[in-house]
Amino acid sequence: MPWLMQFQLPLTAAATPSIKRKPSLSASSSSLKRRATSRIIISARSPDDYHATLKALNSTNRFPRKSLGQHYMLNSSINEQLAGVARVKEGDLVLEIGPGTGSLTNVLIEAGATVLAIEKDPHMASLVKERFASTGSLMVLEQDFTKCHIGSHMLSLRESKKLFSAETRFAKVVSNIPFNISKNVVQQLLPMGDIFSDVVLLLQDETAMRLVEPSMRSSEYRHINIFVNFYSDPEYKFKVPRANFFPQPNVDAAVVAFKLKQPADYPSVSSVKSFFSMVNSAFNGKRKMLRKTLQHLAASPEIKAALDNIGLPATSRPEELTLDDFVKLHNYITKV
Ligand SMILES: C[S@@+](CC[C@H](N)C(=O)[O-])C[C@H]1O[C@@H](n2cnc3c(N)ncnc32)[C@H](O)[C@@H]1O
Repeated sequence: MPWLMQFQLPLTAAATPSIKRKPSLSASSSSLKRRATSRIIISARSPDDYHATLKALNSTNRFPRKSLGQHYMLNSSINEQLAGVARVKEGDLVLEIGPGTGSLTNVLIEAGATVLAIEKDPHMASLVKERFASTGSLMVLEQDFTKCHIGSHMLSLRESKKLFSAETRFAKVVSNIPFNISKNVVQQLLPMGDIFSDVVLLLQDETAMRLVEPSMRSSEYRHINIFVNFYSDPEYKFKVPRANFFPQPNVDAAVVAFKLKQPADYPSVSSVKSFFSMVNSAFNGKRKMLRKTLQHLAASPEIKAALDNIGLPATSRPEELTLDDFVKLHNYITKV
């Protein structure tokens, strides 16, 4: 039995023209069959993405690849909310990582944006290129985002589209990314406040919570939290249940908006490189006291004096320090 035929549609979708006539792929393994029996819940407002996505997937004749994190969005109202969170408007330049079948791309282009899409899967890259060929609003790079020089691509696109007004000077990122490259995406994009103003991502819910709202003094509080808050103001927007994706992942997702700081607004440190090197060393010995882990930077009494200066006990461990505390600690130690 073709695998798409095995979906059970909820009432809202069942009323729309059935996809049962369209499927052309066939299941080849029991694991595919098991995944295909997932139940899809979509909102009544989203028949278009549901059908467009499944039809597009059928046309590529390929089953979504787990290694590429291919969990496609079936709910157009979530795509609209993603664009809405980034306030995408006419004239914007938007980077989309992993356009897939183009359901989010469609919303971005409809909102009036020019989109640069980076897609690793050559089949999906051709599909999305073809889908929007007539609009002139989409440029697709068939590349692995983790290996591409996104800054230079954005600058040359901004140059060619002559987007220099105060309104369009900063580009935006709006993407439903594969969960397995989340860390790389965050690490590459957040320090690019000279290019992007907003980075709005659909992430695994657990990752979203860890990045935005980790509890201090917990194992969730890490080096990456200092990094995220150094370069941006992050906000957890809303949870997206797993049933909105095809194939359904084993986890829920969430939308996070990172408002990027411009370089002039980064916390004042003498050297960003040495600051993060210190933060790294501190969290490498997470359970150890800072006066031990930072000994390669300053002698123990100096670290104790620095901690005292910022009102912290000599026994402090990294999970007890805020971004501001780390900035003060770094500046004190490097000044000595
Ligand atoms: C979670 S799917 C999202 C697809 C589409 N945006 C949607 O919302 O339905 C992730 C997409 O990213 C692509 N992808 C996976 N790894 C990638 C990488 N390293 N660089 C660029 N694209 C990648 C996949 O092929 C897939 O199209």
